[in-house]
Amino acid sequence: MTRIFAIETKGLGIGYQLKGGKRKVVHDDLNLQLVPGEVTCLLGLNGAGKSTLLRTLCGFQPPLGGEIRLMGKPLSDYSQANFSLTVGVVLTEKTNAGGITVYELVSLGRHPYTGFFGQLKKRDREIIEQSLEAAGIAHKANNYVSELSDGERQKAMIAKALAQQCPIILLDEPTAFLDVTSRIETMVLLHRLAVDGQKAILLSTHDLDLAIQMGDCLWLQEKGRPMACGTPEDLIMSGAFESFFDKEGIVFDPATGKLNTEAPTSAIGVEGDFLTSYWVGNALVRNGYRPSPVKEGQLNITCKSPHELVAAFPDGRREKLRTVAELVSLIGVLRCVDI
Ligand SMILES: Nc1ncnc2c1ncn2[C@@H]1O[C@H](COP(=O)(O)OP(=O)(O)OP(=O)(O)O)[C@@H](O)[C@H]1O
Repeated sequence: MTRIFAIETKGLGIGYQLKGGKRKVVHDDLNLQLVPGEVTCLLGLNGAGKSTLLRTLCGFQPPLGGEIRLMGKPLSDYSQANFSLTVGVVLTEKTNAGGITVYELVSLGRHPYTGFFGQLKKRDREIIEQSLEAAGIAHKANNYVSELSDGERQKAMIAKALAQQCPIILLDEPTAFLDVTSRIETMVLLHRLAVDGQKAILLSTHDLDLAIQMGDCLWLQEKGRPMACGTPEDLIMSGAFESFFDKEGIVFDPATGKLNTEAPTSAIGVEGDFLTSYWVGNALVRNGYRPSPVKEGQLNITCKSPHELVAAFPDGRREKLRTVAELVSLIGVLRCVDI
């Protein structure tokens, strides 16, 4: 049986038709599959083509070639009305909707059902209220959009897309401009909506940590290379991230999921209490060392608790440390010595 994807592209070319008949190809031969029930994060450096891809998938700009299917049907077969019933689009730009209330903004999501001048029926009002509730913005329903913070406005826009009741939601950088709490809240919300509503959610982001943590699937977009697609873990372990950041002189460390300017070469063994080991590893990476399994012939740190670390040197000496700060100064002292 052929599986129906929320979005499927075959040999898709994206880019721009320039004056004089020339074309600017941003990406070629994209064979992508967006799956219901998952949050897919589209990652790429500036200019990689994330917005171009999202705009092409929304039909806002024509593909240069290839095929786009939404729910198994070619995008070109969709009328504007049918498209609005299938895809909710949330763009980053501040909306022009400052002069209307959050309730009115979210009610715009019902227009594909009621028509622009259509009356909201009881069922529409119920759906608007449920959408406001699900997006965590019901308490601001009567506020003007201009009175909202960036995070609240983002939630209101998500509520509007929810009121549209589409199986697919596309978002352009939904976590841009948000503080760390709102970024996590937004991603948790999108993840819940994907799982509970079996929606296919695709969002572009520069937030590597959050994408690795919360994305069910990542699309790594890079000029001149096929898109690398998969779970964050499979992509990290297959080395896809290392080549992704390679050119920029930035190193991705698969052991920590973090970026750095140079790859740590010397290893220090870490074992013991999970939480302490994690943060000891964090301090080691920051100071240019690679946390590794303990082994003979290198400095090893046993983490008994956050206040009880034991440094075991290759020559058999042992030193007790009470804080990570003490460990960091020990490393500083030993930096010139071969540990
Ligand atoms: N209207 C246009 N005409 C021609 N080229 C364009 C046009 N808009 C964007 N581009 C080019 O297409 C490429 C991809 O741009 P795009 O905005 O899709 O990248 P992006 O990954 O979204 O970048 P960012 O992370 O900076 O938002 C860039 O080289 C850009 O200069």
